[in-house]
Amino acid sequence: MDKRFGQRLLLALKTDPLAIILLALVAVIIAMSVGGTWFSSYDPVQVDYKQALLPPSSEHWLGTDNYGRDVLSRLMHGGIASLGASLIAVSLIISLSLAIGLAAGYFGGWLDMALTRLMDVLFSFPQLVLAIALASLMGPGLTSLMIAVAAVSWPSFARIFRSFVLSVRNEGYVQAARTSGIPAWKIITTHILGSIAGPILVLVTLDIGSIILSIASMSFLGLGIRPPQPEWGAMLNEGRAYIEEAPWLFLAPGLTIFLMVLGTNYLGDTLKDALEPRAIQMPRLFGGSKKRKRMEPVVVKAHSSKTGQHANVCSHPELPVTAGNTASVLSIDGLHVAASEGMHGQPKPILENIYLELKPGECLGLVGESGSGKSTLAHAIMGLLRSPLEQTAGTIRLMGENTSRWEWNDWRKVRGSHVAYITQDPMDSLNPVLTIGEQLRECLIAHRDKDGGLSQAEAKRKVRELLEQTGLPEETYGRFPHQLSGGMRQRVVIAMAVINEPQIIVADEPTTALDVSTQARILELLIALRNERKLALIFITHDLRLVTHIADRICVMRNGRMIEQGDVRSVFTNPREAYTKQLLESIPSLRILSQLRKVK
Ligand SMILES: Nc1ncnc2c1ncn2[C@@H]1O[C@H](COP(=O)(O)OP(=O)(O)OP(=O)(O)O)[C@@H](O)[C@H]1O
Repeated sequence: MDKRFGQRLLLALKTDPLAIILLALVAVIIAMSVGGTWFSSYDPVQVDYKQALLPPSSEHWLGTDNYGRDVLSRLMHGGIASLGASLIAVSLIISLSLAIGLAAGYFGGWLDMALTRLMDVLFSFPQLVLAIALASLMGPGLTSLMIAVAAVSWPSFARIFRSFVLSVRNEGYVQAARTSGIPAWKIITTHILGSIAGPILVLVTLDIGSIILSIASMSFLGLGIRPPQPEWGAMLNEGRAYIEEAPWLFLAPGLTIFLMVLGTNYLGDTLKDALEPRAIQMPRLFGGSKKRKRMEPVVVKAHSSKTGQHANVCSHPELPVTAGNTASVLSIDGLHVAASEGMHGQPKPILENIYLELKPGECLGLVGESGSGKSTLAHAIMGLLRSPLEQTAGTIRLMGENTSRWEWNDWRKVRGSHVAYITQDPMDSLNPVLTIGEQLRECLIAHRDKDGGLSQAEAKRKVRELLEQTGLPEETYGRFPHQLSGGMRQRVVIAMAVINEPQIIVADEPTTALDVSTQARILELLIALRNERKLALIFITHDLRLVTHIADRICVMRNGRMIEQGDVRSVFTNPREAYTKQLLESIPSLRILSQLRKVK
């Protein structure tokens, strides 16, 4: 969980009044249950037949039951039993399922197989029926009820925890810890548990409601606490006989259980939103979608000495001013991106005053040292900036359209069909459990509406053609990503990027992870596709030598600014900035010269 989780949770609560109301109700119910002995002036078990079945009044706010006991007082004391039992049951379930899920997921092999089979066996029984059978065997009472609920509920949690562990077990940092000789228990408790703590918290909050419900249901059946001690499920059972005569006996515990379950579920959902910042921007029950504020380019008034008139021009200090060119497929004017630092902190600038134009079929090489903002620029172009990063000024136009006001759905239609993104690590883009053919077909079909849709056979044919065009053997179609080499995976990702014939491709260091000969072949493929399909390409790289092979223009970035931009030959032969000179000097000069001879 990152530091901003608390802020996002506050933001999610602020924009969702229903979440605040439910949080307040849950807090009141918990406070009244915990402080029952202090708040209530009636003994919850003291029988007084003279007071039997009194309706709600100022003396007995929720009336009395058939033994003359105050219902509110019983509800508060019963809360301790219901919530306490649910909390203990949840703790038992989480401890057991976490231990089993972690062991099965991390160690794998026969241990995983044995534990998974055990879970499968338990899954084959209906949970509640099994819990009732277990509780009946152990005899009525809260302890047996908690054990029975925990014994049947752990497999579903363990299975989810196991899948969490599987998803992080092969991450680079876990592999690195393993190869450094760190003991398994430490890797599990720090690296693995640390990265899955957020989802676990959400899962617990989401499921505590169903545990409260299970405990109440079993108490309702008479398997829980012994009378006359109060408990919500048991109270519901007692009130059932008087449902017409004294409905408050049934309604009071029923509504309390309902509110607790609804409240914890809804809060679990809010927690999930806070952990996944993207979801906060989606419309919620009352919040509605937050319209982004319109962002205008940074412009200054320029004075023409010839005409004596003022004109609006871009305020970029170093680069030539680019007039709005309708032919450009991408045009960026005075883009600023900042990272918000806490609630009251000053935003930290990440990109400043970025100006860029890209024409159809043109290739722009974006170079710069690590941390200069290349990937952030790529994300801004793709509409993928996520909190805490935010576009604070300027405009980005794709095919002449200002993207500043686009919502998630607008982006969805454009990404993949008009502008595509190639990541450095192909596994970031490939689903490990789907075959290459399925994934390519999915991309193809995602952007075809029903009328103009492709038949399965057509889609298959098109995918096979593209695989051939990108130099991949036919059998790649039915293979899974792990069955391919790094270079083959990158070819698949390139095929995925071009499958819907986009106008622009943003390739973020697509060859960095590959060996030199594979790098060369991937570059050849990109060049061929670019020439054939008149693709505009933004090629991001650290490697200046690669740029000379593919780019028409080069743009040098440093500390979030574009410090130099021009055609490849002039930047390489006559760099203006000292930093560009330094970058060039770091390449063996003979190689540059030989490569420059090849530049068009
Ligand atoms: N989510 C974030 N929150 C705060 N700062 C961020 C975030 N993402 C990136 N930055 C900062 O933005 C700057 C630019 O990062 P970016 O990843 O764009 O650089 P880059 O040029 O692509 O680097 P590299 O070549 O190493 O991938 C860095 O200083 C980085 O710390």
